[in-house]
Amino acid sequence: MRYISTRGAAPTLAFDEVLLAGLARDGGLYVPETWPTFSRDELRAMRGLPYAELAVRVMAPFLGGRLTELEFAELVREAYAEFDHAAVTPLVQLDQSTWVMELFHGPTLAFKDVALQLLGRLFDHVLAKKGQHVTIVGATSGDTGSAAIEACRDRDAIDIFILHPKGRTSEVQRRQMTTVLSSNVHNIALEGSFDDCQDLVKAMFNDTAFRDEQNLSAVNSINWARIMAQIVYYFAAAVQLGAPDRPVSFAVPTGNFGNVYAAYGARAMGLPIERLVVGTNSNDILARFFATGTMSTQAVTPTISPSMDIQISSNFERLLFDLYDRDGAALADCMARFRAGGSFAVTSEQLSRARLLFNGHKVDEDLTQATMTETRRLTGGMMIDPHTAVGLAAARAEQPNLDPAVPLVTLACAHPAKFPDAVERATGVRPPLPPRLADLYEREERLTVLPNDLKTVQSFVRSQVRRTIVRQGVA
Ligand SMILES: Cc1ncc(COP(=O)(O)O)c(C=O)c1O
Ligand SMILES: N[C@@H](CCOP(=O)(O)O)C(=O)O
Repeated sequence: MRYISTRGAAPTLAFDEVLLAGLARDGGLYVPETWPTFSRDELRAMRGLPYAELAVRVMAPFLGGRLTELEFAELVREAYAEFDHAAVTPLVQLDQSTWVMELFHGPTLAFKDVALQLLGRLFDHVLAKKGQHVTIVGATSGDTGSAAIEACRDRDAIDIFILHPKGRTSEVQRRQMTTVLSSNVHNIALEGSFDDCQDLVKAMFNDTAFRDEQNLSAVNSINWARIMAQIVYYFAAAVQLGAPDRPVSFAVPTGNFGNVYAAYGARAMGLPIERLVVGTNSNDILARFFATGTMSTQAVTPTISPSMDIQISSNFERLLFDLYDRDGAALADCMARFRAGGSFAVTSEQLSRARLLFNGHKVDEDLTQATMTETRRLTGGMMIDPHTAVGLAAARAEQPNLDPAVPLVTLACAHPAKFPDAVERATGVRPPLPPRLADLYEREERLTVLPNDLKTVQSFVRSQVRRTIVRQGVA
């Protein structure tokens, strides 16, 4: 198994190389050269497997022999032992054709743990073998940051810098990041939006001298290994609901397009996925794209689902690569136009192909709130977070177009306790933090506020990395 860049001008890489590389050197994202596939019998044989065993089976073809299956199985076993539910990503049925898949049973209460608990261990394993140190730079709108910090804290071979948009995450999300005082963890509150954070991360990768000097790595879903690990739970849900003998559809609250792209990957691997419903909040660039074929940025609006306050969905490039029939040069040209003018359009043929599988729905603030209220009422007490509410409302909007015999699974991407104010406003109940985070509000915080300026952020990284300079403590 080799990996190629969506822009066609970077070296092809093996799994361990792609894990450490993050963004490709031509600015593109890595994808598998070909998708491994499972036969119907192989899919049937996945039914009833414990999550960790299923995960090894689904991910093994992506390793290309760069880790032994035994080594990998041990890392996977350890990663999912950190989850507080035996099923890891359990399904809850809401009505005859609607399910919710709970992805928030990991240490930081969001779906990011599913991939990042494994990634932290993979980094450690591969870096120890190579005798290397990496500097991870990551952007977060709230959830990736804490999951990545939790997965990478106190690891000798890693320094991790997480940029979050100052004042635009929930307080719980911020504290989950900034109260980790490990010497290899560096929190930056950027004066800007999530898109600014993501732009700076990409700019650091695209500055080749800096990238090489720091040996940069990524924890965002630009890193292929994130997508690989997220593919697994689509298999877990689908085989449990009868795949391959019954198709399944998914509704995914979407921002950076990593989660729903993982579903697209699962389908490419043979899973019978009928429809992918993309739920967006008021930052509806993706819903507008699936309606019109034009991707066009607008100013970011802060919402009660802040993790999805995103305009530039980095993983969309991976889908576009296929819509451009894997023509890296044509895609690079499209991306350059997007960067320069803030918009691009696909052809009607490309849009029709995308719409065979995807549809998008915008869910505004009132509907998000009403969905949290209604879900609690209809289920007799179930609390959902605002992002899950966006997914569920989008699922409801799509349902009239769908066969009711096909299960529709909405991804519950975060625990309601991460967004207590929004949940309390909608339901009248303040969801308590689980015991492991019960003293979060009493813990000391450490972060550095920086302006949205590449050179300033780069100097900060240089000054803090433990292997080059004695750490000086940040106030
Ligand atoms: C709780 C939550 N829901 C949904 C999303 C959107 O997922 P993606 O960025 O993979 O589209 C995010 C952020 O990624 C998130 O943190
Ligand atoms: N919503 C995300 C944004 C980053 O997404 P990623 O999947 O590319 O890491 C967050 O919570 O940070």
